[in-house]
Amino acid sequence: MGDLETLKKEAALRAVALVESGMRVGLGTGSTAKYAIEELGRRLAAGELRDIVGVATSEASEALAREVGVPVQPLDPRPLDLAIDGADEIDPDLNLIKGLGGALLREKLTEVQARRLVIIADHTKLVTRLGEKAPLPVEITRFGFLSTVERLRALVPGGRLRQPGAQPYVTDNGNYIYDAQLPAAFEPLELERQLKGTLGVVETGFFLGMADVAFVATPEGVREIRRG
Ligand SMILES: O=C[C@H](O)[C@H](O)[C@H](O)COP(=O)(O)O
Repeated sequence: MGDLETLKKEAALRAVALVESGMRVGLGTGSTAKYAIEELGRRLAAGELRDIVGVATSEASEALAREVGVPVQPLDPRPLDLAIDGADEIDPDLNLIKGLGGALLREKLTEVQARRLVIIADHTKLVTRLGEKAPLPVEITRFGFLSTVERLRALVPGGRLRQPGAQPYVTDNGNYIYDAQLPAAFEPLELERQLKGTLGVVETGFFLGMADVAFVATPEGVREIRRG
């Protein structure tokens, strides 16, 4: 396992240690959340946990959860005790960019219902301002996407439709993603408001004021960052 993979797993184990029997747990998406789902499965199999219900934030996480023996139920209006997920960027106030793995809409729908959102990451995800390293993924409808991209370019000039091959990337919800390059200076809440008010935009990868704690693994150990 490469160094970063070891760190991601360390962060994931710290988060799963917070899970108690009987909890309803939001299952994140991505290469870090994968370790958390596997650890949940291991602890259930070992009898260290019981009666856990997972609510998955992507088809991939649902498939993994079933594979490792974590029971999964669809999202319903009941609160989740805890949600555990990775992030693409984490700023000093625990505001996040998420969605490079394309799961931002289901993640936000699920995690907004969590009593505690626990973020797990390696130290490369820490930034001093959002947009420093990663683009902001914006999920947009397929219908009229070229027009939506034009509107988004007028708002955030840098950016492009996510297109890994000949065809655009398609989310679990059948939508496309526009990856916006954020400017050096902007006000996240105001930009979120403008993006959400743009016709054709379904959701953005800004997770502002949602995370309660982050376990960030560094070569010197796991840092616990709490929202102030
Ligand atoms: O859509 C994907 C999610 O927001 C992930 O949580 C995020 O991309 C981080 O993924 P990873 O742990 O693979 O870096």
